[in-house]
Amino acid sequence: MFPEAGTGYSYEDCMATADWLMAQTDIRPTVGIVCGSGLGGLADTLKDQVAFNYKDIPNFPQSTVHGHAGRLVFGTLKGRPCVCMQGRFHLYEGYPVQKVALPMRIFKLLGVETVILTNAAGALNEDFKVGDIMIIKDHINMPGFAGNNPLVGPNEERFGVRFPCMSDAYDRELQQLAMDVGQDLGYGEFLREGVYCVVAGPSFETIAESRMLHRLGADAVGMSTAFEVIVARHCGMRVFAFSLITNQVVMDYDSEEKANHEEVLEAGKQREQQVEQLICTMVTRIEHNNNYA
Ligand SMILES: O=P(O)(O)O[C@@H]1C[C@H](O)[C@@H](CO)O1
Ligand code: HPA
Repeated sequence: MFPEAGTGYSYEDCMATADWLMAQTDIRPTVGIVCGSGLGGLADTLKDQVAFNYKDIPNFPQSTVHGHAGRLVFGTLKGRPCVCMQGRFHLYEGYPVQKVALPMRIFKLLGVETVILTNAAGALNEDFKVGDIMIIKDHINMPGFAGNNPLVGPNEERFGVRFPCMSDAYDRELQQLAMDVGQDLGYGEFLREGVYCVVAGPSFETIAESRMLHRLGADAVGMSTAFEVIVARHCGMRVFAFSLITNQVVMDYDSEEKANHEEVLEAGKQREQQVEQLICTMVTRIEHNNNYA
């Protein structure tokens, strides 16, 4: 049912990728950023860039989705060394879930301590609007209930324990920092918090599915992030994530609305600057309050 469900990458495979990257650049990132659909512009704002196409990185998957450039960009944000994925991997591209989340282990081996993930998502919460930024406080891994968890398979103790806790997956201090930064930047009107539900995609949800996810407690639905979060937490990195609400999920049989990827990318474009500013300022403050790092 799932592509090569048991396929993982060994510690040595991950080390080989990290070593290859570290041999090409002197930048040693402490912050790792993953750009969601249509949100890759942040990578272009990094200074002192050293960038790699995914196709040139040993063991790395390729981006196949419009709006995901497929570049790993090293550089600095306000002087802080960062690495930024300009494009991520999704289950629906046909990758096994371990491969979808593999870059988190590479981040870890590069020295990353804090991971910031972004995504595009549809709003299930009727109070949310297109353009809202939802700080993720928790997730529901729908494919996980059917066994699609990136930690399935032999556990690699050098990364983490067999049964990692996920009740603290999303760092509360970083959520508060995002709220504070958002208020300071004047983003209070479109800053929300909520629960993100990942589905496998690529089809968008039916009305019945959307209603079910909403009743289960999800505020937004998307096709990524949770797998990366599980792997990042397993290997001890701190996680902050947010969704850009790019569409209102259709939950009414009378609605004429139809979800589509173009509106997702367009909504990303509209909020690009604020998203970049939020992350950039957060990164600066993480640096200032070393207790965050
Ligand atoms: O990579 P993200 O989660 O931002 O991408 C979302 C989910 C699908 O890949 C796509 C749907 O438009 O955007
Ligand atoms: O409505 C959606 N559903 C699933 N994934 C998404 N990514 C952006 N919008 C959506």
